[in-house]
Amino acid sequence: MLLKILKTQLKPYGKFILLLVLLQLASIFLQLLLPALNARIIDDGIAKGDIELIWRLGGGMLLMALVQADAAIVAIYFGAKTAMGVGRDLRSRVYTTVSAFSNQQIKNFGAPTLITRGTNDVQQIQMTVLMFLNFMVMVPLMAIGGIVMAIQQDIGLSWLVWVSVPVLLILVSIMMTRLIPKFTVMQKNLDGINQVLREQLVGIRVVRAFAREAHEEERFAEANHKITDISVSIGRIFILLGPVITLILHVATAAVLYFGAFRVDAGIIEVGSLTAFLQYLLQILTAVMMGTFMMMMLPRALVSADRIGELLNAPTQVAPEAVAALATQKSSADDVAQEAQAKGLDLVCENLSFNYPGADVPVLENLTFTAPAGKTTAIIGGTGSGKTTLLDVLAGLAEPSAGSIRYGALDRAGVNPLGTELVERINVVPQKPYLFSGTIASNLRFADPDADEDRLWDVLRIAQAEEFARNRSTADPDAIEVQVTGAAGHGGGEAFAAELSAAEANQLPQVHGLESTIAQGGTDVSGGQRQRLCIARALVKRKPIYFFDDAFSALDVATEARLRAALTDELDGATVLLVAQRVASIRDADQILVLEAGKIVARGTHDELLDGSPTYREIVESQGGQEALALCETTSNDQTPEGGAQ
Ligand SMILES: Nc1ncnc2c1ncn2[C@@H]1O[C@H](COP(=O)(O)OP(=O)(O)OP(=O)(O)O)[C@@H](O)[C@H]1O
Repeated sequence: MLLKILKTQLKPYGKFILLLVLLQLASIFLQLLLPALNARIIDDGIAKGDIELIWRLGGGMLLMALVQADAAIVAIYFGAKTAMGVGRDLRSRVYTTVSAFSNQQIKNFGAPTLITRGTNDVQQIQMTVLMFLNFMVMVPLMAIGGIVMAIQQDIGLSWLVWVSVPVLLILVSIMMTRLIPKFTVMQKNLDGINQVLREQLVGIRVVRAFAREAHEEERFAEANHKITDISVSIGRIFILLGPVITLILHVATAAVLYFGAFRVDAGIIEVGSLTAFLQYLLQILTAVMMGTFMMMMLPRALVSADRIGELLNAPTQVAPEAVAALATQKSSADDVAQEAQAKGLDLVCENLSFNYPGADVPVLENLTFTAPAGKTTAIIGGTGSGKTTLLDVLAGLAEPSAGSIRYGALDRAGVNPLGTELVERINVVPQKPYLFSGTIASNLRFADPDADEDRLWDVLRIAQAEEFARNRSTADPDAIEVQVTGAAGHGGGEAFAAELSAAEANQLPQVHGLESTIAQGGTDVSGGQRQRLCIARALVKRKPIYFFDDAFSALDVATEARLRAALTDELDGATVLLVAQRVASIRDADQILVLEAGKIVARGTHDELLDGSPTYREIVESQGGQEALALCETTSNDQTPEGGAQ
């Protein structure tokens, strides 16, 4: 897999690699000549008192050393540029591939491993490429060239090369075979600790609420120990390497001097040749050592390449490269595209079923209904009855197992879920409201980057979030960045906000209203405010169909009533699907579908269902009965617009 990935990723850097190889060839050629010239200085210059030869050869050596160093530096520059480029390209390839995954695939892999693979695993490959580019030419040429040059100096000592090199190579092989499985475990443990940390940080409030800190610390300690243990066992193998190599180098040096001394004594070789032989042997062993380091990177890169390959080869619903294009292209067929501009569209489901992968029992079974344009269709049912799943399937976030869905003239069967056809038609307010780090305006413009300020205030007014937005002030992110980094702000100050205390942040210049900031996930606003901002976001761009998945659950009765009244005007003519737990939220719907274990067990208006559906009556009773509903109505009518909770 590593080779396959590298073949693709290195292609654009062919020119750099060619230059790098040429420079390394020049550098190694010069490096191999230096000991031979040194030998001549000793044997022909010093031994024979030829000062002129010493100056000439010495000057030549100095020049060659300078050229060799320059060539080596420029080669390293090209190597680094290529390796960093490969890392950048591979990261973005992983990103585009993951963007083309279905929701289910993302859930199956899991966020922690997707993050590790897109960062740490890519980093391993990047480092390996860097190492290989720097040493792939140098190691074999230096080793082979060194052997040839050493034999030229004295063939009688060459047995020392044949002994020391295989000893090093055998050691490398033993270490490699031990390291590969350990690196696989290491990357898995990295996923594991990421998962534990992520879960604990996201669920920190729950952990504290249930005083489970000790238990979570234990879980973290266990994951931490696992990664420490495997790192230590990898370290143990690595730690052997240094002393073993040093020992071999020193023993080889001692052996060359010992056996060489006899040969000099016997007049077989001269002192200069012995010195050159020693230098070549050290060059050979250095090359083998560099090769060892290079090979050490390989096991981890192989494991990382397999993990990245698993992502890159996963079947996606659409070619990853086409995702960005799909997300911007408009519906092609004119009549269908025009229809997306309609005020409302009949949403027709026939015999719709859905199974989660691996589950035997269908979560939705044989659902047939029409949500007509201009009407509100409500869906009510116990927890786990399939309401969210139904909206996910209708919104194109999950593939139906059977049945058909039509949005006006558009048939779901011919639609790419990552394309714009459904996005152009459907606005969704999800059950779990999510905001991005940025400002109120940037979050609202997520729906439509061209929306003007008047439109943003309009939707905030409808979503009952105007007062909250007008009164909101936060520290200017540019000023935060200057305060924390000391450098001019570039608009990324939200990232540094956590480093300031509340008092420090209050002292800084403030931004207000639409420009006030929002933290990642919307964690610095209340649940109800977050929900209202998400509703406002869904309203920014008018579309024919609206899904509200339990979208009013965090609002008090009076605010919800005002919001629904404002929505009635705004969504006039649109198709509305409303999932709710509270009967009070759906009582006025034109049609209510009662869902039980994935099946529609009753349908009709509130009054019809009260008469005809025991399940619906049971739900009403469980929420306090008709009296409670009447009380809700009175409360919401009595509240003045200023009375809503912020
Ligand atoms: N990703 C998933 N994989 C497998 N099963 C799932 C998945 N998500 C939900 N389910 C199961 O599907 C069923 C329906 O879940 P769904 O979230 O649609 O119910 P719901 O009616 O919206 O519930 P609630 O009112 O609590 O939000 C449940 O039994 C749930 O356990």
